[in-house]
Amino acid sequence: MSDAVNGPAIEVTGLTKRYKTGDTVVEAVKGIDLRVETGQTYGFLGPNGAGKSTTIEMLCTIRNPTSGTARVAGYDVVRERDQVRRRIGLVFQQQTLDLQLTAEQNLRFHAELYGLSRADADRRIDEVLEMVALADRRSDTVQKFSGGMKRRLEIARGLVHAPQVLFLDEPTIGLDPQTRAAIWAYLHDLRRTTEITVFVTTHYMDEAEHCDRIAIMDNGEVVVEDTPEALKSSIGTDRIALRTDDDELAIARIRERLGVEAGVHEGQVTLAVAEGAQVVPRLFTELGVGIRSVTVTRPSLDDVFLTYTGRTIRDSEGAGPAGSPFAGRR
Ligand SMILES: Nc1ncnc2c1ncn2[C@@H]1O[C@H](COP(=O)(O)OP(=O)(O)OP(=O)(O)O)[C@@H](O)[C@H]1O
Repeated sequence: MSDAVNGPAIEVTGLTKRYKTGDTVVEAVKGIDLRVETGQTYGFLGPNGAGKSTTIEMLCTIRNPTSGTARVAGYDVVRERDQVRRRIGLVFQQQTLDLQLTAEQNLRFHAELYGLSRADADRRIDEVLEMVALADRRSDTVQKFSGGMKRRLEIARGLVHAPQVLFLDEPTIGLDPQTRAAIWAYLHDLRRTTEITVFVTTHYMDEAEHCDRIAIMDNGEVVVEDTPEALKSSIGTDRIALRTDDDELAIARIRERLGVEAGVHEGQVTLAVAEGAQVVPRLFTELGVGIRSVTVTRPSLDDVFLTYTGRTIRDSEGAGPAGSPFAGRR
């Protein structure tokens, strides 16, 4: 699709989903607002049952919202469902490749579903196989592929019809660290070479670091949304640890000159400050004490997740949406 998105790639206002089971009503998504700019890689995190899958399914037109609106690639997910579907790519957790077919046949089948001409399909299949480094395996049946290769092929398939927005639900779950790194390298290439917007859920905090912005969802609400750096800064302080020639004097000077209380912890003078990188030069010029080493530790995204949800992300491993895309669940 060559028509560019004017405005945000994803715009969500007051999006709500209530499930009714007998007399019980579960409000899985409670009136959330989101805005994802074109070209961004956007991380969507949250513990099990937070409402991530339900949200992503509404954005992909697989489920209808109870209320609120969502526009994807400029189109309304309810009123202009087909327009949205043509412009999005989906890579969900479940393996949906046909194992009996070759890599190329899997892609060609998908290209036909999306109505690509033979020539466009040929060109796109070459491009996406190249992108995920499977060009030399195009004629092998998928059942011979490793888990990582299958996942790469799923991503390639999600890209065959040149979507404007790619939805990835836990794209690297269960893969080894090397393959995870390789998949993120492909996603970075994609970001560098195209205008594609990537909306990704992940349980891996190191992967969330790759995102331009992150939303953390808990209990049906978006509890915080910002860049990874800003989120880390928002929860507090850096920790500086020093090895010095005179700890007592160093602590006294830190109190005097920086107005900060320091202490000795595990053999090092430690102090907490808002911006460690800005304080380190002052330690060298103002302490008048020999400094043998300095380390600055920033809060991690794990700390961010814990702060905003009260859980570690590892406590919240879990399954995502079941079935094939567009299976018509409402
Ligand atoms: N089809 C359904 N019928 C009834 N309740 C549902 C349905 N699907 C999800 N829920 C409930 O809605 C809430 C949000 O579920 P959802 O699957 O969207 O969360 P999630 O953040 O994707 O979790 P996970 O990480 O486990 O996939 C949960 O309380 C869940 O039990």
